[in-house]
Amino acid sequence: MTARRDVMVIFGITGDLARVKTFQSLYRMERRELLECPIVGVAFEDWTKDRLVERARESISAEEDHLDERVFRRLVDRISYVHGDFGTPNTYDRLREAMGGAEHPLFYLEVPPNLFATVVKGVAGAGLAGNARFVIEKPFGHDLDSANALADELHSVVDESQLLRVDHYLGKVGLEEIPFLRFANTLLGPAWNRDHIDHVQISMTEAFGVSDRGHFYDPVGALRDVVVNHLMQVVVAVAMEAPEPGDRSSIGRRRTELLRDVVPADPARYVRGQFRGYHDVDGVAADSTTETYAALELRIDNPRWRGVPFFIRTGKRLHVTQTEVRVVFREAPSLGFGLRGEHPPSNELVVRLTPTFGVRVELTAQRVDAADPELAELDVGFAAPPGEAPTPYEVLFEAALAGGGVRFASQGTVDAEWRIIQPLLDSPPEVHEYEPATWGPDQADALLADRGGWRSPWLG
Ligand SMILES: NC(=O)C1=CN([C@@H]2O[C@H](COP(=O)(O)OP(=O)(O)OC[C@H]3O[C@@H](n4cnc5c(N)ncnc54)[C@H](OP(=O)(O)O)[C@@H]3O)[C@@H](O)[C@H]2O)C=CC1
Ligand SMILES: O=C1O[C@H](COP(=O)(O)O)[C@@H](O)[C@H](O)[C@H]1O
Repeated sequence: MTARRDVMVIFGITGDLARVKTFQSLYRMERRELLECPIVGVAFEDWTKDRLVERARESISAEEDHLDERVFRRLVDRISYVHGDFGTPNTYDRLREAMGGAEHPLFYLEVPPNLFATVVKGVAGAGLAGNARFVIEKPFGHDLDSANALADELHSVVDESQLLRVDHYLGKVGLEEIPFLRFANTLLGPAWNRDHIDHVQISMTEAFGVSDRGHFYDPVGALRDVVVNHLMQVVVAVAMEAPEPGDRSSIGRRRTELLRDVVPADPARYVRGQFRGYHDVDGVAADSTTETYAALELRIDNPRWRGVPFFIRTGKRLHVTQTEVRVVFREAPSLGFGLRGEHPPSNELVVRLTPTFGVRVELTAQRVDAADPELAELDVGFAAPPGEAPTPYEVLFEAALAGGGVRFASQGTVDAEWRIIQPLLDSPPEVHEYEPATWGPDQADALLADRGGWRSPWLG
């Protein structure tokens, strides 16, 4: 049994991720009375506690309609601040003091990736790593080799079981519900394979662009930003085998096993796009060929999925902000009902992950007074924004404070994800310009030309 964490140390508490996500999620956890331990922030700037509290207030107020002062006070009362350079040993001496006698610390690294190893080594050098867990944020390398090099460096100081890698899609309400839906409903389970499913479409479209993130985004691009991590986890949720009865920890193994069955992606089945105007974004190189749009086909070589293509597309400055999985079933055989539409359209099952979680089943129905079969849509909405569903970071913090578990990506998963994508990094096709507020470059339509094209998303 893993011990609950008795202090949360946030390296990089003055940074952008803390501003946009961390304070809000901690506040919401405090409101739900899920926080029990002290929180220590560490960063370079010599901030006073008041300055940090002011930052927390601004960050939370930017996201929450109403800031409950009693909840906010409870939260800031548990926060202390240590300033210092991560490369300097006495920063960790001051940190040890601030941690009191905590024995099971959680160290959350909201720091530039080139400082992951510095911080982990600094913590270990101060003798604080023994019972610790370390949460690290993506990117986990920028390709297969660098991901392995990072893992080797971290493993030289701490054990893999101490590392909790954040892929916030693993904390998203909706993702874990996909395998649950499949395996808990005997209506679906028997049909969830190559005999019944024609193909799968995964679309993560974003209407917004890169705004003030040009410096971060330009060396990264869509493939590394969201495909190799978040959208791979969506593929896993659709395609993994069932966990072992009574063993939740087997979910992690099932994920890795599935990813190992995915065939390395084929650059000939990969389309890259860049929205018109991308070069004007601050921080983007004038001659950048970074993709802001990626569409690709994946194949899974196992008995359940052989022959079933998985199509993925994602992009910035597209028509709408929406993430969905669409499972397209095989066509029914010709019917003898004497109808005009002898070939009814395929059934489709849609799971929407963003902006809200919902499930739609598209069936074909026939009204006695109509000449053609019609589409019947069965919709189940699970949450309306803003709703009380936890944010992904609340889910992940709660899991990390409880000691870890299947909400985090293992090195095996990360390694398998890069192996799948590496051929696309090695041989990137040319990048096609597309107009903002469209569905991306026309060239992506060719991927699905013989499967009825990309479906329009289910807009809630
Ligand atoms: N920003 C985002 O939306 C997202 C970020 N991430 C990931 O989260 C991590 C953090 O990103 P982000 O918050 O944007 O980064 P920022 O550059 O905004 O913040 C970095 C933080 O690290 C501190 N820091 C940097 N170098 C040192 C040092 N040598 N000594 C002490 N403190 C130092 C900074 O302190 P100070 O300000 O005091 O100098 C600051 O608090 C990255 O891995 C990123 O990829 C993941 C998803 C989204
Ligand atoms: O990690 C990232 O994810 C967001 C999308 O997350 P979502 O939960 O809103 O679907 C993406 O916009 C960003 O570029 C990327 O870095």
